[in-house]
Amino acid sequence: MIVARGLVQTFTTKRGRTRAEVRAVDGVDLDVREGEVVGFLGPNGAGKTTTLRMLTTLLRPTAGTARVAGFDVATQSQDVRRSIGYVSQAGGTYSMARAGDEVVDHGMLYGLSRTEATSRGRALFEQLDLPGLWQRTPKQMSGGQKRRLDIVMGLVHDPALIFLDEPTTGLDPQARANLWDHISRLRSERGATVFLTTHYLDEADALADRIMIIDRGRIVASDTAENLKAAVSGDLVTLEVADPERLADAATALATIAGSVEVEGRLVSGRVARAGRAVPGLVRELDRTGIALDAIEVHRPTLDDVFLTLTGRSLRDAAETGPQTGPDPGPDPGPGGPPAASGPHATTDLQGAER
Ligand SMILES: Nc1ncnc2c1ncn2[C@@H]1O[C@H](COP(=O)(O)OP(=O)(O)OP(=O)(O)O)[C@@H](O)[C@H]1O
Repeated sequence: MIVARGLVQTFTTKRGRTRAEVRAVDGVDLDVREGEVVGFLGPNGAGKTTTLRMLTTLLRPTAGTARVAGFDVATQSQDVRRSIGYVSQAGGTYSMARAGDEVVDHGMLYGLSRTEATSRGRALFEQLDLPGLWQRTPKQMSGGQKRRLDIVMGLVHDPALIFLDEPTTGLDPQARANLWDHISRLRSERGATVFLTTHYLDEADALADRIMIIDRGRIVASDTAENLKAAVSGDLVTLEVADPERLADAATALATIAGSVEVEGRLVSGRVARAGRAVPGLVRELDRTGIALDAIEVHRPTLDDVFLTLTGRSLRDAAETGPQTGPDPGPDPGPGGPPAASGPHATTDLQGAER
């Protein structure tokens, strides 16, 4: 569904009289299969949105190539646009029209007849839990409802591939959980391929089949959350040893399954790949050699542990050390000339999107 090789995006920024080049995306390769839900995770400023804007044809790559839904982003941008749905970070900016009319207009921009757009829109309102809101103006909706309306806009022309840029930013926990549910169903019920960016670890963990981590414009990891955690850091196993005399023996036993072992007070700890499989054997061995424990704890690693191991920085702090930026040089003219039509939505509508 998505194949990108060596994608690069540089921006020239000005500070006073000095011009500087920001390499926002620095040689990104991507392969996304049909039906996959990929979480594109990285700190603020890592290059997520810039990558997404290149894949959705809103920004011409400085270098590299990408095929999206079978079409080249640089030379077949209109075909790419027709094949994808895009829900931008900012969400839609709506007119005063009723939500249902907005959706129908939006579908018609993509070439649907009024009847088709209405029936698809109505079905999506049901699927995304917006029943009864067809006649309401977006202004009268909650944040979560508006975000789901953005997704309806992104889906009305029935794309097989949908890009969601930080879909739950700004939502309260309940609205986030609700939206996660809907995003999961995009794949299970519609078979859609979903590419979503997020800087929430739990969001990537909960939704994505595969996680790609981007940092300073480069992909630093790509795998399932489970494999990333197992391969990079492993589970943290901590033994509380009853008899301090046996600490060294406990450390030796743990070292048979852990990479390195630390002893602090009566605690012996080490990282173990897939502790669920290895710990029962360790417990049997401790028992056999008469080493009594007061407690044993297994902590599963988080994606933040993965990021920390890969980059030496915590995902939460990484934003502060991301690429330096200056003033925005203005929108890129884009690959396909001016938009074919301008729609009521500056952001959810690709054809009228920021160019
Ligand atoms: N038009 C632009 N002009 C100059 N610099 C830019 C421009 N757009 C993005 N950048 C810079 O490129 C880098 C990557 O930005 P990008 O928006 O892609 O990051 P991101 O991972 O999506 O971050 P966030 O999570 O905050 O949305 C940042 O340092 C950003 O300031």
